[in-house]
Amino acid sequence: MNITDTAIADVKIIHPRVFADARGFLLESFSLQRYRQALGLPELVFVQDNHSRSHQGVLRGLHFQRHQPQGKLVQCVRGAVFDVAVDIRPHSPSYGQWVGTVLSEDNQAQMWIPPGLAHGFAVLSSVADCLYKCTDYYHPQSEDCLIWNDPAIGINWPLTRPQLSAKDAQGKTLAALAAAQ
Ligand SMILES: Cc1cn([C@H]2C[C@H](O)[C@@H](COP(=O)(O)OP(=O)(O)O[C@H]3O[C@@H](C)C(=O)[C@@H](O)[C@H]3O)O2)c(=O)[nH]c1=O
Repeated sequence: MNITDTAIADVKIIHPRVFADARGFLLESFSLQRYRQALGLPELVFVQDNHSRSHQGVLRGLHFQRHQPQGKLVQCVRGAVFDVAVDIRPHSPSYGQWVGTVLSEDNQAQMWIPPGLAHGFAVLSSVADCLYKCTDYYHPQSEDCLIWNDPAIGINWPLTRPQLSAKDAQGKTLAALAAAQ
């Protein structure tokens, strides 16, 4: 497996080793010992796996939980998405920065997003199935949403008029989130 650094020091792009043969392929999408070592996180544990399906033009995010912050290992096993992490940790040197990458059934890449960041993705294909592992449980009471198009962050999304959930359309700017802390 191959791990690439990003502009946010602890956000990583992972390319699992793919074993292809005449039947198709096999890859290990997660292995506790190996991912702990590769990410330099000896305590890493995932307690919940999510699967979401979305249609072209959908944008989910940018989500985080104030309590029980979730680290996420995200992959797209059908179609393609533009996956984004935003550093909203107040004391981080990369506060306010974002990283984005295409995760797709073709590139088989994964993005590791540590706890405390906001996460979202936009769907590039007609349908996209995303699977992601979470280091903590869903905690809707403390869930919050950074608005996808906050000009102070300036994410270069590959779409201009996404389909959002009602909740995500009410997302807050980074400044509003900071003021609420
Ligand atoms: C996230 C989540 C949702 N749900 C339920 C609540 C709701 O009825 C339905 C849809 O929830 P949402 O609209 O919040 O789903 P969605 O907008 O896909 O939320 C997800 O977005 C991506 C970007 C993330 O990073 C995830 O952590 C999560 O926040 O599923 C769970 O039961 N467990 C979960 O872990």
